[in-house]
Amino acid sequence: MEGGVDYLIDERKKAQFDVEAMKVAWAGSRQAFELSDRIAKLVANDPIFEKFSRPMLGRKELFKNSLRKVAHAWKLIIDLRLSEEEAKLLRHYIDEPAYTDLQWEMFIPAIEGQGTEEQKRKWLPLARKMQVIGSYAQTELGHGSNVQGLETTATFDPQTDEFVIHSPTLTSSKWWPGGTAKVSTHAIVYARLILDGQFHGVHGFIVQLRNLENHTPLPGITVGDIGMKFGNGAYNTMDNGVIRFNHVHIPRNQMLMRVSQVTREGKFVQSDVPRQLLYGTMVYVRQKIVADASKALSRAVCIATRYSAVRRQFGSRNGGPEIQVIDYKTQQSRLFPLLASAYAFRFVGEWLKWLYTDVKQRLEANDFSTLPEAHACTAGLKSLTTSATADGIEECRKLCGGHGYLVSSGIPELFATYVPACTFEGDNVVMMLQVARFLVKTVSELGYKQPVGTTAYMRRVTALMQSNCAVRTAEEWLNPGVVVEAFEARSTRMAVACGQRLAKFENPEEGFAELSADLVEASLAHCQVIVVSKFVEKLQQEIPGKGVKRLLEVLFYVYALFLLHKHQGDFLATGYLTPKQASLANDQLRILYSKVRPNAIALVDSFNHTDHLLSSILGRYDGNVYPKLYEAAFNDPFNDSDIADGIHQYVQPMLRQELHSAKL
Ligand SMILES: CCCCCCCCCCCCC/C=C/C(=O)SCCNC(=O)CCNC(=O)[C@H](O)C(C)(C)COP(=O)(O)OP(=O)(O)OC[C@H]1O[C@@H](n2cnc3c(N)ncnc32)[C@H](O)[C@@H]1OP(=O)(O)O
Ligand SMILES: Cc1cc2nc3c(=O)[nH]c(=O)nc-3n(C[C@H](O)[C@H](O)[C@H](O)COP(=O)(O)OP(=O)(O)OC[C@H]3O[C@@H](n4cnc5c(N)ncnc54)[C@H](O)[C@@H]3O)c2cc1C
Repeated sequence: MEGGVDYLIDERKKAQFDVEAMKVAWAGSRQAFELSDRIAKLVANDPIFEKFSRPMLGRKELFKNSLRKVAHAWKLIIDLRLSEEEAKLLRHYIDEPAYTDLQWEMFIPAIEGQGTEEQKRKWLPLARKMQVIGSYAQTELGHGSNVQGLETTATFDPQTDEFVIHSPTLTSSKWWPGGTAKVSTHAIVYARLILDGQFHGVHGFIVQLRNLENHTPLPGITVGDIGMKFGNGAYNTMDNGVIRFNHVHIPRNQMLMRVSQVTREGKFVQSDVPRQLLYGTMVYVRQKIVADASKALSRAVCIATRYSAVRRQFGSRNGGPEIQVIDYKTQQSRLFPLLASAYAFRFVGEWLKWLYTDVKQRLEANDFSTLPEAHACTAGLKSLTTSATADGIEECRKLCGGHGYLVSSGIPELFATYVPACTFEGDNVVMMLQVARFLVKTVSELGYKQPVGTTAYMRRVTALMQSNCAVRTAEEWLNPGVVVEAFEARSTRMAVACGQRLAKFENPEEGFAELSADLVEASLAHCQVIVVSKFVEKLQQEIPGKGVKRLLEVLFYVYALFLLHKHQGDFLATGYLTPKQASLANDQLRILYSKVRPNAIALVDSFNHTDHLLSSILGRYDGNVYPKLYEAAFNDPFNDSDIADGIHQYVQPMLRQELHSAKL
């Protein structure tokens, strides 16, 4: 048998649930499914959006091709009158980082969240029609995580009623802003506000970078690209930039003034809006990143699962076929938790989107009460989901053996494009330390203040600290209440233990720094409570379709019991579980894997990924792997000729022992 076509047909027949209904459950609703299915096919059928050759292109070609795709997409948006939601899906399915990500996900949201009504009236229509193209210039060569440490200055000049934007040091050069090196005409520049020699915190300013007629940088602005990034193709379609400002003047009304204002006289006015709203764009994007994690992880899992069903190694009996590698328990124990994680992240992403929408509405009505919770959730879940997704993509590469390392597997580029999500929009450790601050505060207030939102479970602190798990058989682990309580008890105990140890330090900041590694672990435990609980909440909803809910329940237990197994040190050390109970959870996990096995292909089909999106020979829907791998090898431009450039010059002289006279 040459390819794997027959294997996947047989696999699809094994499904014990309604795949079409699962597609709807994954998408969130029938309408969402139909919408994304339509846009996915629109992109897949358009040759301009071809991306298989991307890793082979040089940087300049890659970038120009990316500009062409964006222009074509914009034309489609106008010609087909696509809605904003459809346009976002279009960008997702084109699957190429580009300056438009910054325009729509950072520049516009920054103005929406931090601009005054007047500023929104002026800038938003221009940006939404792409008459100005904006980026988000916060990070500098010397500081990224420490926003208060930024060095760029915005000094008010009362004579001219302008701010003077200046980069006083090399390390104050803006460094990283996407879309900036070659494209954006404007940027939101974060800078230290200086009024009459006094520092008034870091604020955002709309700064024009380029002449709108001929695209040249404006006087006083030095701008360029920061250089090639990790991997071929991948994030190199984006022009991440460096900018240096030499006393650039901008009108006073280009400081984003919802949070604080500077008057004509140069007086600083702090409104009732908390200063943290200046960080609001990051909260928005972190929420988007969480929603995006399931998309990236599900792609890698889809590739690895299909290929694992096609690939056979060892165990042939009487000349029959060898074993499909997906039938090895080791393969299942690495792959199925990732499959379950994709579903878990999908549902927590959906919930976080709801939370963010709620917070946004409150903020618009000047209700800031839920902002700390939203910040802790977005920061923590951004960290948890991106770390797990990046690790998961790499695990999927290994699950595909040698072929996973080929660019044509689709995994290397996916990994290279995805992995910076662990760093941008807040380094994952720095983000977990923000959750830790929130947890420490929650725990220290437990005696007199009822925790709310995602920490509400800590109201039962006494019970969670004192009672122990009652599980006696592997079967008893199949109870959502039992599972969630185990996670809540472990998280509460870790947070309280950190609190008690912190209390021994005279200086709380010193204590926080000393215990920061433990605090990060406690924060992860808390974030896992959120993911596990939101999965359970999803299961409590009506989920139509034969067998769909049952399969999702199986995936829930796989996700939760896998985490319990992985972190059993915590569960045992906090004393909530006995070694016997942890071992029973592991026994149950093996049983669950055998329940996933016949449904594995149907579960990844339910993601509804097109072959275009996957861009993977190993993950092809038809499973026709080997002939296509062979064909792709000989389609590689490197195989255009049997004699590669340089052979006659450098190899032949060696073979002929003539290297001494060769021209090297
Ligand atoms: C492949 C994935 C695709 C994704 C899909 C779509 C998305 C499109 C993506 C677009 C492309 C993205 C490209 C990337 C862009 C960027 O990276 S932009 C730059 C991002 N930079 C950062 O994230 C910097 C990280 N640093 C910070 O956020 C902060 O500086 C800090 C670490 C939080 C510390 O700030 P500091 O001012 O020092 O504050 P503290 O003193 O620690 O805290 C003060 C109080 O403020 C609270 N707080 C902090 N942040 C927020 C917030 N965002 N919202 C609300 N509240 C906040 C903090 O908890 C403190 O509270 P109290 O303890 O109560 O005082
Ligand atoms: C692909 C990509 C695109 C980007 N796009 C943009 C953009 O459009 N606009 C923009 O403004 N920025 C952008 N950035 C920058 C990005 O936001 C920062 O790189 C990020 O916030 C991390 O900051 P840093 O580089 O200063 O890391 P650092 O903070 O220097 O991190 C280095 C190490 O120090 C550790 N560390 C730092 N602080 C602490 C602490 N307090 N406690 C413990 N450990 C700590 C970190 O965990 C990490 O291990 C982009 C970055 C990338 C990679």
